[in-house]
Amino acid sequence: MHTTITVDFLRLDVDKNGDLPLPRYMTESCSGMDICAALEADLELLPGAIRLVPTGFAMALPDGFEAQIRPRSGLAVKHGIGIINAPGTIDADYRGEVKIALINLGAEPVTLKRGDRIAQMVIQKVWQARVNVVERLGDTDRSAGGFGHTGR
Ligand SMILES: O=c1ccn([C@H]2C[C@H](O)[C@@H](COP(=O)(O)OP(=O)(O)OP(=O)(O)O)O2)c(=O)[nH]1
Ligand SMILES: [Mg+2]
Repeated sequence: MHTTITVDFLRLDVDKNGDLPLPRYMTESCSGMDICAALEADLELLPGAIRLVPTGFAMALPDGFEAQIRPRSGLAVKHGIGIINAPGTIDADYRGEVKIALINLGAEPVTLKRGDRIAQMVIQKVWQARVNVVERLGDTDRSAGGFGHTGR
């Protein structure tokens, strides 16, 4: 069973068409709220191009939470569309428009339209670390082994 928090959302594109859905869960138990592109005109993403795409909303997350902006797998597999900074981080104290940094990793141009669901947003609890400086760290079997040291 999922737990919920209430989050304030502000529509930023009301004086345009007012037709864009706010971020929403497409099925009852999914993790991410799908986010629509608040484009005024079609946007052609050439192969390799990066574009910051507006979403038409701002939000106020409660302190102690963050939102992660993650790619949609369908767009990635079918069209090569990724998010250059995935997962993007929306801080609890950010009040500006949420924007999505898309990249076309495919070989073909991709045209995005107003209202296309371009990303998904997952709300997460945040732990902040208190930095405790020490002279040595506790031993482990792994020690400093990493980057494939256990083999393929
Ligand atoms: O995909 C993203 C990532 C970030 N942001 C906004 C919300 C976030 O709170 C703010 C700062 O993001 P981040 O900390 O990742 O960027 P920065 O380069 O460290 O900027 P800053 O110095 O403003 O923290 O930008 C977005 O709208 N979309
Ligand atoms: Mg930052």
